[in-house]
Amino acid sequence: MAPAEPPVLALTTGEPAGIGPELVVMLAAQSRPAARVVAVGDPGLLAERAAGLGIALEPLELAPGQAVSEAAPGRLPVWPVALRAPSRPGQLDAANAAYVLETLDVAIAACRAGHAAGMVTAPLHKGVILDAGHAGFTGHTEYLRDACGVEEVVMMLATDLALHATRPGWRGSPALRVALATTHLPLREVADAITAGRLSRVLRILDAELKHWYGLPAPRIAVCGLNPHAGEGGHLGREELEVIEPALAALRAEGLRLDGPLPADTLFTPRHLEGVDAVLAMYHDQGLPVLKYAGFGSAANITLGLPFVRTSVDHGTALDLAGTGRADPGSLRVAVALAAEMAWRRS
Ligand SMILES: NC(=O)C1=CN([C@@H]2O[C@H](COP(=O)(O)OP(=O)(O)OC[C@H]3O[C@@H](n4cnc5c(N)ncnc54)[C@H](O)[C@@H]3O)[C@@H](O)[C@H]2O)C=CC1
Ligand SMILES: NCC(=O)COP(=O)(O)O
Repeated sequence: MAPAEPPVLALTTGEPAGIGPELVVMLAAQSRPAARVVAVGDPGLLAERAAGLGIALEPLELAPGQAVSEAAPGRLPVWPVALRAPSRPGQLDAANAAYVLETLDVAIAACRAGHAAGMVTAPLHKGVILDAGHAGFTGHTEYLRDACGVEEVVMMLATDLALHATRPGWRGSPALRVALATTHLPLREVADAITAGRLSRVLRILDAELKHWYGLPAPRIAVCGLNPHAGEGGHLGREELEVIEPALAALRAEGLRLDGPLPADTLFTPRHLEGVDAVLAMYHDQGLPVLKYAGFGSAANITLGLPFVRTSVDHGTALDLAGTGRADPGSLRVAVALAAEMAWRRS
């Protein structure tokens, strides 16, 4: 039987003034990913960023959904989207917010139509999209959830080689996987968003997707408390007693293996992480600083609960580095490799 063709991945190039476009050309020039990667963005912009870095790479424009064969060396297949205004590295322009959103729409449509097995996203700038009047936009994760019409998705970041870590014979350091109960919310709103319903939905998705992607028959998930010392028996906040513990008890009765709620500061220590397959943090800055300390530059962000594969980088637009060629493409490389492996498994 002929081997299956490598999966197609749509790679959105992100905020045009950020490091996304140059990371895409750096990656295309440096490595041969285990997937047929099609960049989604402005071909002229990509050619300009490649030239600026002295990289010989020519965009190869494809029609929307056009099948892509293995990219020839020096060619970057692109599903084109036109910039709305010229873009200079490091200088945000709200006129290009619609361009960034269109790149997402093209990638989503390709995934939904089966032209791509998944999408990988370079970073966008949430603030400039909101400044441009796209009220309610808070990030790819929520945009994809709404575009796909699913009630809940889960943001999980994992240090590199996370899928490989469970392969027989793997001797590497254990991967850290951190999922979030809430994503892009002002801190003031977090406590109200921690409801039994949300925790049940998030933990069921996390449990199911850890089983599916990582081959873990009964994943063990450690759940952080919300308050210092997990509420100190109710003296430092009552969410643990009134919301989190009852939600975890109900899920344990369904068979989920859950520890907690545990004080987040002690949970993230080696002894407490031993044997834990993933941590559920209650909010963005409870979990992600730990993950980034452990693996910034070689970690990826995975959206769990979508009908197709989506991974992303572990960093933002880094406007301070845009156009300099000093940005590290490591996380994008990991995100593409992970998406390719997930897409192979799904096929
Ligand atoms: N997946 C996405 O689309 C993400 C987008 N963002 C957005 O990015 C924007 C900027 O966010 P910041 O908090 O400033 O974070 P940032 O990640 O853009 O920058 C933080 C620091 O890390 C450095 N850095 C980031 N990526 C790097 C790379 N590849 N190589 C070397 N150094 C790198 C930057 O130079 C900066 O010093 C915000 O609008 C935020 O919403 C942030 C995270 C993820
Ligand atoms: N800090 C992670 C992050 O902001 C990723 O957001 P998203 O745009 O992938 O939803």
